[in-house]
Amino acid sequence: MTRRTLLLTGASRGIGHATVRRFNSEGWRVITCSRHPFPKECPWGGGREDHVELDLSDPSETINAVGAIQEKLDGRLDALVNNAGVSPKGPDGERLNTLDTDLMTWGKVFHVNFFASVVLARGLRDELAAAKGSVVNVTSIAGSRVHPFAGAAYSTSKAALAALTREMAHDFGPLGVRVNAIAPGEVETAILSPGTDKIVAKLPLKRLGQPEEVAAAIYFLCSQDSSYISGAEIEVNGAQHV
Ligand SMILES: NC(=O)c1ccc[n+]([C@@H]2O[C@H](COP(=O)([O-])OP(=O)(O)OC[C@H]3O[C@@H](n4cnc5c(N)ncnc54)[C@H](O)[C@@H]3O)[C@@H](O)[C@H]2O)c1
Repeated sequence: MTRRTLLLTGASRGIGHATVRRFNSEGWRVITCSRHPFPKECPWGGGREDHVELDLSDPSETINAVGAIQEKLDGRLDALVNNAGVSPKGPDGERLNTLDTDLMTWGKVFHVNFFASVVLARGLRDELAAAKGSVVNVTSIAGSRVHPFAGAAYSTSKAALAALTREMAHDFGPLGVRVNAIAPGEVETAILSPGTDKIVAKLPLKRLGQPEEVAAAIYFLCSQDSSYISGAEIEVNGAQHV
């Protein structure tokens, strides 16, 4: 059987890092896309040839990277996980509302959180179709409610990504490609704002989520166990519904 291949953005830490390790342990080849150079000692045992250094906040760089990614594939891609994300904060880690976020920041957030997913999925459509693969977009619960820390640019970019997921599921469906989203709640990674721990008391499960718990849901959506799920956004949120 051909070894399955995943392309993952934002692999250096947090949910992305846990996702690399999960797919790797299931025997997948993982190609990582990250702002950072390939690490001297790769924690998941990958090779330099399976890494693309790419700043997703630069739209031209992202568009140009598609060719380099295609060269690493054997004409097929089993899964694309658009995980990279940025969440701008004020100087004390506070949420930035619509007016406090400068226009350059609005652009950067939308390039990383939204536009990069469009570029990669469109650019790699033929390879995804050849494998009847899956796309998973990592959204956020902040895309569907006002969140105390997330802020306007982040939340609207994630809402746009959720809408893109539905649209893309419709358009890619005839190719046999499924497209879904995972919306994490409060997960213990660097993206969390200082003070998020105060939310924990209000969470029904009384704890933050772990990156591995999100990676498990991403893996499910890329596996045959979810073969009739497409266009869905699944929250991994510890029952946080407000
Ligand atoms: N942790 C949470 O509570 C939470 C909640 C909801 C959604 N999310 C989403 O989960 C995803 C992963 O976030 P995380 O929690 O692991 O946070 P994180 O900050 O640890 O990881 C974000 C990743 O995105 C990468 N990235 C950021 N800007 C980039 C750029 N310009 N070019 C390339 N890569 C870039 C980073 O290098 C990093 O690997 C993000 O999309 C985030 O919005 C996280």
